[in-house]
Amino acid sequence: MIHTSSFQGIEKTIGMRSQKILLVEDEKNLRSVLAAILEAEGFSTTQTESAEDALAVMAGELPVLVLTDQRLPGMSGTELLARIKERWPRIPVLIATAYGEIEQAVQAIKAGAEHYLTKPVDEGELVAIIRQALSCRGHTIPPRSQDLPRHGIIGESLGTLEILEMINLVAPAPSNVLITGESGTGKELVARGLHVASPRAHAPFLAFNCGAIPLDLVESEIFGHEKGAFTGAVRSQAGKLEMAGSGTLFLDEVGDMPLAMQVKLLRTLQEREYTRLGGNQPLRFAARIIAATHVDLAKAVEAGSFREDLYYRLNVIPLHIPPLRERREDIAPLVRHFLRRVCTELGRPEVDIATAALAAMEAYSWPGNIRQLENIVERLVVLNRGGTILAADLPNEMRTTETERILPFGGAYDLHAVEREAVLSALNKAQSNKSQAALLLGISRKQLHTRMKNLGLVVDREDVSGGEKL
Ligand SMILES: Nc1ncnc2c1ncn2[C@@H]1O[C@H](COP(=O)(O)OP(=O)(O)OP(=O)(O)O)[C@@H](O)[C@H]1O
Repeated sequence: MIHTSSFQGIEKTIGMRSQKILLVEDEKNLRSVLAAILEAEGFSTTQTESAEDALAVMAGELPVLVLTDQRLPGMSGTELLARIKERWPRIPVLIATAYGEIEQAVQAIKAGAEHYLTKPVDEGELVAIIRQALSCRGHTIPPRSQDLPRHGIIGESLGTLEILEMINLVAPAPSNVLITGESGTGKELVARGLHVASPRAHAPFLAFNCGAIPLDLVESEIFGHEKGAFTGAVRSQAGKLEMAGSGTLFLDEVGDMPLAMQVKLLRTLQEREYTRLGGNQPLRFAARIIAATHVDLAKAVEAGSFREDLYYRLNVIPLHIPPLRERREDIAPLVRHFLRRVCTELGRPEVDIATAALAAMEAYSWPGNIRQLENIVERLVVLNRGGTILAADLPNEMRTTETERILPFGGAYDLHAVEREAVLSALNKAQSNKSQAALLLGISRKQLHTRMKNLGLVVDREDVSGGEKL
């Protein structure tokens, strides 16, 4: 069976659909996942379940690249490779083999495959290999999502690029948006991006945090109040809904809004009309409502603490921001961005970061997400003296073995390899002088020795207090 597909949203954004990749994979789910990844990158795909179908497709229309599974129901991936290379030697072929089938991968490379991928296929790796294979052959690569306006949103992960694409797609519409994500993931930043990219950009963006505020105050802040509405209301005051005009009202922590206020907000959204606290004059409003929450609103609905009807009113367009630990590729660019920003703000010369320190940050779980990362980078810069942040400068929790345990991506991110590389590079720079290498890594000489032993870099017994050279 032959399937073709395209990702409508992305297509609209990127407006380019010329580079066709042929996917040969008999597992339906995996095929869809691979297709989605490639389409998010701006390619289009033709998918077949067997090598025989793939050859039939190629007889009609040639793809720019073929990605095939090794194990297929009839003809194998390597056989398909041979047939393709016979007839179309210039078309790059990538073969995906199961973990542990390295022998077959080697054979495939010998038979002319551009590259092999081991399953489970790592997204970043897949995209990088494909882009590389195509650019080597002089193909124009589809523009990447980074070309979209960034609105101050740093990051290269698929999760971040998808958010940028969503902002681009959703901004022009008047629809309500519900942004979900853990605390510190950038919900407000995304809301501001939606505002700036919208035709409302010339009007105000007003943010209001609904968390832990008593009913009267929430009501007065959002709807405004008339003079004498409550003790201390000495004059009439417009609310945020009015002040936002034709701009955007961002309701943060909407899950914490008191139930009585939820009823009023629902009515307001339905009727596009409200009254100030203590007033009876109906007022219309034009602002777009973007709400955000770190709690699972669907669960709050089940638990009875959030109104279901309001949930659906707000959640016209859901936009979920994944936690930082699920988009680790963003950590390095974010660290570098905040390093530059903090140094500029403090008027200090640029501060660098050692590979081992960055690796530890990339492996850490970041429960406080980007806000936590931002604060830590600031602290590291303020306390830094040598011009380079070393692993030893990091907070303890980032240097524990805990970070190794939580490593994601089924081994796609290999801390062991990163650490080994960092240790070897330091030893190289220090010309095998362990005291100096330890200094470069920001750890003690004894710690270096232990690490080297764990990494299999030391075979013989060694006196850690003695001889300097390896
Ligand atoms: N992708 C990003 N690139 C650059 N800065 C970011 C990014 N995401 C978040 N930030 C920064 O991290 C900090 C926290 O972001 P923000 O306040 O938008 O998070 P939030 O999800 O709204 O947090 P909360 O749920 O606690 O209100 C801000 O200083 C913001 O500018």
